[in-house]
Amino acid sequence: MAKPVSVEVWNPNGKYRVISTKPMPGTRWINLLIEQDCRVEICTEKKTILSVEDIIALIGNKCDGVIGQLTEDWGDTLFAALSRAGGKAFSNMAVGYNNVDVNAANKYGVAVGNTPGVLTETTAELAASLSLSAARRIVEADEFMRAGLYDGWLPHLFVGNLLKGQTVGVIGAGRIGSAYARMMVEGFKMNLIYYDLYQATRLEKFVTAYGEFLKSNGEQPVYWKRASSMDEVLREADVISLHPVLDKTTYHLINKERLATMKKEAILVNCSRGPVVDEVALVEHLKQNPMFRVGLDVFEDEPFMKPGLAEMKNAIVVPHIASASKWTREGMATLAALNVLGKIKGYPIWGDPNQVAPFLNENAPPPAACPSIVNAKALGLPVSKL
Ligand SMILES: NC(=O)c1ccc[n+]([C@@H]2O[C@H](COP(=O)([O-])OP(=O)(O)OC[C@H]3O[C@@H](n4cnc5c(N)ncnc54)[C@H](O)[C@@H]3O)[C@@H](O)[C@H]2O)c1
Ligand SMILES: O=C(O)[C@H](O)CO
Repeated sequence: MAKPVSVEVWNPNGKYRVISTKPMPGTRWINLLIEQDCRVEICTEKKTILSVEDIIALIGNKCDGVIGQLTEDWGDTLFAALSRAGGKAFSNMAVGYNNVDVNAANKYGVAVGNTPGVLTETTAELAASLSLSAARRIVEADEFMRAGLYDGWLPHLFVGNLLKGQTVGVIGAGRIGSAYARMMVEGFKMNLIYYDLYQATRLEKFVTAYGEFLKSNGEQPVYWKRASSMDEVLREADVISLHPVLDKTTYHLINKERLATMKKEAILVNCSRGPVVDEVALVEHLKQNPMFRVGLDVFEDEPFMKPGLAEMKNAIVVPHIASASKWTREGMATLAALNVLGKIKGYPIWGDPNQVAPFLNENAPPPAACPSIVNAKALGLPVSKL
């Protein structure tokens, strides 16, 4: 028998039982569920990552929907348990859903939600922060200062890279990759080279217009190029940021061979998913190339780092915080709750998961729709006409 899991209960007499596997920021998401007759149970277990058994115990015999986290393994076992309990809705509190077996969810008729859009700028800002911190060696310099080693200005002290006029490379120019590209191009007057399976037309138009603006101002314009291969980006860019989804095609996209094709003084940033980079190969590359720098928000075996990474002065490492701004995290909680609520209430699916602003307006009730259900088509769910 699974061990009981501690929960905090809101609106005990609510008709629909909705579980959140973690406390989430803000209260709007709780209020929205309560207003629609949900009993909300929030898991308060101290352990950070819940096991499949913990979640089965949470689901119990009657559960209408679950809001879960990217650290959980949502496969056949959990979707079967949810389905047995009468549940038809699950939402990750994340845009990435590589922890979810969508085919298994389809098999049990469970809708799978995610939280796009609300975290685009926040995540891009962290990628930009890591790019700057790596270029200007901010973490190393901070450690040096705190260690009491600063004894006066020197011409060679912590010399880094100037971004202006260099080339930023983006792999995966979707929502976040494009937002990051715009920040780096506009903020630092960098040229852009990108690789994606699809053309990023709006991004191209933005860089063209900005280049024309700079030219009309008598300044050096900026340029863009859509690369025909990822290797072209790796060879040509000075700063490369990874923003693809994690799937079979992007696992170990950056490996030993590809690292070797990058410039010796390049900067690599990863705010997508850890396994996009072969971390063992990366540690070796950092050892062999002290001028090569990385900024990492995500790791191959989270929460662990591969041996040697923590000792590398040319690596900046932060604990998967790219979407961690208050507004974004509260918004993610709201979108995840509304995905689950919408499915329970039989609402249609919002027409454009990139335009989620109406769900985030605290001064108006949210639309009667599920903001983003990734398997809507497979389940034949209707799309909102709103
Ligand atoms: N570190 C964090 O906290 C954090 C926060 C948000 C998102 N993420 C990650 O970022 C990912 C991207 O989020 P998004 O909202 O920009 O998604 P998105 O779907 O808008 O963008 C992903 C892009 O990757 C491209 N792509 C897919 N396969 C590719 C390949 N083999 N080569 C090159 N490009 C490929 C797609 O065409 C798409 O344009 C998420 O799936 C998630 O894993 C991480
Ligand atoms: O995919 C996501 O949304 C992140 O990794 C957490 O914000």
